[in-house]
Amino acid sequence: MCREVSLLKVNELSIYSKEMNLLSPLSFELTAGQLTGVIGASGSGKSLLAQALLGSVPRGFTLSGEVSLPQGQRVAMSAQSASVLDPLRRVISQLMRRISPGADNRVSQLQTVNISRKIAACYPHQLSGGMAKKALLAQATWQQTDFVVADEPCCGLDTSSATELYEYLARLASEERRGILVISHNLKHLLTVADDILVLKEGRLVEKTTPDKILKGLCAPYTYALWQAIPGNWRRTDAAVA
Ligand SMILES: Nc1ncnc2c1ncn2[C@@H]1O[C@H](COP(=O)(O)OP(=O)(O)OP(=O)(O)O)[C@@H](O)[C@H]1O
Repeated sequence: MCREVSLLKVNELSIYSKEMNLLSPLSFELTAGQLTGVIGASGSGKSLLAQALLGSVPRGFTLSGEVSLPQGQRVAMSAQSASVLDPLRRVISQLMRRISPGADNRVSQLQTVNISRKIAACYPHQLSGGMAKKALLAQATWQQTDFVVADEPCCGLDTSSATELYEYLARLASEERRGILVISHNLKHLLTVADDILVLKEGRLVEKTTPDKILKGLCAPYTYALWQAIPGNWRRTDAAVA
């Protein structure tokens, strides 16, 4: 894998049909070595954006715009649903195919995302939601691509496992110089690990901002509203207690 700083450039990417626009033209760059979060309400287009980065769109829709990568670089995807796993093979055999044959750190790879022997020995239908998320993330990150797109990798995980996985993704960015795009509903977690945050609303890119700007309130009103919706940021108002 190339360790130089490289960019994944997204230019005017959109998804549409004659009847509707699912994703309005949006442009941004992902930098290798950085973790970029994507937030937005349900239905704002986060998963569509992830799929579009890999060139896929729902049947009946058209993809336009450009996603460009430096020569030879690739993107791997950690899907939202475990349905992408082969139902007839144990998790361990699906994961081992992702590790380069010469790698001597297979056991430590298992440990990095806390894939227990129990998870490894399961067939996909035997996994809980959280266990499946760990398997999906491992399958994507072990491909050693320069960019990884993770669609809600921590949904269904308990807080400490989620924290562990976010920290693992941040390390992949900072230590292995990979570009990581994480879709999440958990702005609180993203604020602790992300370098940049893309904010989507109704298929449009509201802004590309940073945790620091959000925490200082120097962001779009919609982004600020998402921040305010974090339970710890709720305020009692006179109206509420009257
Ligand atoms: N195959 C499809 N045909 C028509 N509309 C679709 C299709 N897939 C997604 N959409 C619509 O596109 C919009 C964005 O969907 P998407 O799955 O990207 O949302 P999301 O932000 O990932 O939501 P969530 O957080 O709930 O996963 C939604 O309004 C959804 O109904």
